[in-house]
Amino acid sequence: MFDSFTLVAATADLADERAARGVADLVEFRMDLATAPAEQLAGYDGELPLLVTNRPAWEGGEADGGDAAAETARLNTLAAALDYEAVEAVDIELAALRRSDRAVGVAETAERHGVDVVVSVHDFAGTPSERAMVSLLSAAASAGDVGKLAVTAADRADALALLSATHTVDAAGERVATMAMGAAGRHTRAVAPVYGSKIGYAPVHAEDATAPGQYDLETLASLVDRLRSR
Ligand SMILES: O=C1C[C@@](O)(C(=O)O)C[C@@H](O)[C@@H]1O
Repeated sequence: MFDSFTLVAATADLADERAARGVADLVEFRMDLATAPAEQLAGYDGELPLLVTNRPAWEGGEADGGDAAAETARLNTLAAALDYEAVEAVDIELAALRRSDRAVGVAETAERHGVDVVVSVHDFAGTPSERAMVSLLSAAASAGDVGKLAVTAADRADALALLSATHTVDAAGERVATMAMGAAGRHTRAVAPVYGSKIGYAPVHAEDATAPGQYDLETLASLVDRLRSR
């Protein structure tokens, strides 16, 4: 997976899979935003494979990861999801891998199960320097199967720096996924795949966005298709 561009329908409700089918390649299940995530996973009978994410509050999500015990519980919930056949990828934050043995353990379990690991970095405050982004993306990519970087762009220069960092790390042979959140970065969701980004995230319905600036799924699918077929 992720050798070529993968369109991901991001959702807290696995019932969205039906609407995503035929458009998305994969469903990202945001366990941290979901009601009864374990029950939803157990009852999942959709056709699209799943990428599971249990984002902690310290990285912009809603799962409690506030102290060591809460962080271990969050990672255990994520690890339990790996037992489901439908789960083909898992998102683990680079910062979690750096600070917790349990996170490294989840990545190792994923590898044993043949589940791809997306190692993610999010900056909800701004866009780091291009150099810093290259270094973060390279570190994330070498810690898993794909390195993902989502930043917040304030202006065109930020968006351009993200695209340039994407190009640099992709050209070095690493698998990357990038996007700039917010209005100034919105177009990067359509354009970054041209520069090597391997994953695009979009909600089935615009009102269910899981991050600022996302296009709805149909829109992102059509923008990416049209740009990449040139
Ligand atoms: O990390 C990402 C990327 C994302 O934050 C975005 O900006 O599209 C959306 C999240 O659901 C996903 O886990």
